[in-house]
Amino acid sequence: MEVPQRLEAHDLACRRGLRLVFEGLSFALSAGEALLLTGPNGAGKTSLLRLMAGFLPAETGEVRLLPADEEKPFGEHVHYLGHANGVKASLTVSENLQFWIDYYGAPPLSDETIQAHLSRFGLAEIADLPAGMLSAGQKRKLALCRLLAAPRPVWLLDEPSVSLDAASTKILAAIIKDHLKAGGMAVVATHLPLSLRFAQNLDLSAREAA
Ligand SMILES: Nc1ncnc2c1ncn2[C@@H]1O[C@H](COP(=O)(O)OP(=O)(O)OP(=O)(O)O)[C@@H](O)[C@H]1O
Repeated sequence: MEVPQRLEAHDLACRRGLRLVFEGLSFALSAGEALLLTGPNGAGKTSLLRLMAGFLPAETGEVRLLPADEEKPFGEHVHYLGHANGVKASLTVSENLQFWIDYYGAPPLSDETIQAHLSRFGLAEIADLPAGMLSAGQKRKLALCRLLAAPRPVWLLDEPSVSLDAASTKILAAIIKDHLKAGGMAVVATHLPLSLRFAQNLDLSAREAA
C-alpha cells in the first residue's frame, strides 16, 4: 500500500433523523496536515467524523484518499476516537492495547514496545491493572495509546483531550505532532485549545443546513 498523500472530501451532506445537519462540505488535507473542526454543540462535528470513518452514510458526496487503495476501504486507513473510550473493563491495561492491535490487524508488537507506548502516557506502571479500575483520565489515555500501537495514516479525533489534565493534554498534542511529522493526517474536533498548528479550521456553525 502506498502512503496516502492527500485526503479529499467533496460535497458532503449528512442527515440525522429528519434534519440535514450540513451540506455542500468540501475540504482537502495533505500528508502532514491537521484540520481543526469547530462549531457549537449540535453543529455536526461528531456527525462529520463518524461519516468520514464510515459509521454514518453520506446523504451526498464522498471522502477519498489519494493515491487510492484498491484493496482496503477508506475506513481501514482511519483511526476514529470518539466520545467512548472502548476500554474493556475486565482486561488489563496492556491486554486492552494488545486487543486493539489484533482488532486493527496491525503488526504484532513486543511486550517492550507495548510498554513504551503505555509509558508515553504514564500508564506503564499500571499495565497489569484491570482497565475497569482506571480513572476517567487514565481510560482516555489508554484509548489514545491505540493510536500509537496500531499505526494508521488518518486520525479522526472527537474531543480527544476530554478528561485529560494539563500535562497529558501536552502529551496528546506532541503525539499528534509526531503523527503529522511522519506524514499522517488528522481531523480534530475540540472545544479546548490544543497547542498544535492546524493547517485549516472548518467551522461548522457557518455551515448548518436548513
Ligand atoms: N441518532 C440521531 N438521530 C437524530 N438526530 C441526531 C442523532 N444523532 C445526532 N443527531 C443530531 O445531529 C445534530 C449534530 O449532532 P453532532 O453530535 O454531530 O453535533 P456536535 O457538533 O458533535 O455537537 P457537540 O459539540 O455537542 O458534541 C444534532 O442536532 C443532534 O441532535
